[in-house]
Amino acid sequence: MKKIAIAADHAGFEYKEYLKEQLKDKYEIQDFGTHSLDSVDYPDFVHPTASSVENGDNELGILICGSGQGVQITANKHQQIRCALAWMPEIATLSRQHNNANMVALPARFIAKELALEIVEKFLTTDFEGGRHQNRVNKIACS
Ligand SMILES: O=C(CO)[C@H](O)[C@H](O)[C@H](O)COP(=O)(O)O
Repeated sequence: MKKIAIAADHAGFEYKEYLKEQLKDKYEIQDFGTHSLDSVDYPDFVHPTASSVENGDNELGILICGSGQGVQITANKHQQIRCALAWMPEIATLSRQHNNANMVALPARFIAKELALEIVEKFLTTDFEGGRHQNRVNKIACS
């Protein structure tokens, strides 16, 4: 079973719980919090989640906040993370095919839960195409 990581702040908490319920039979899911609607700071949850993808404990990761921006910006501070902000399934598909994204960020305050699930399903089931895209992905990292 593919191992995936998930985390959210208070704005994404309910979406996280919904996605976990929908995905639990197909994936082994490690939940990094938050665990309630109480206001929290998203970096406290994103850094450990991104680290778990970076170190190989989890293959892919899902992050959720109000706009998706805060969690995406934070995750992309990690050298080995390519986190894509996705608001429609086609963006998630392209982020895997062309960018080999290993995390996806969702804007809970701007999309319905059902659409979030569609986006995540595309993200988790689409493969990287490699080829010309591999050359470009190789050039993303800076030291
Ligand atoms: O970090 C964000 C925006 O970049 C997220 O959308 C947060 O969920 C949002 O900022 C939380 O806002 P709140 O007013 O503290 O609920």
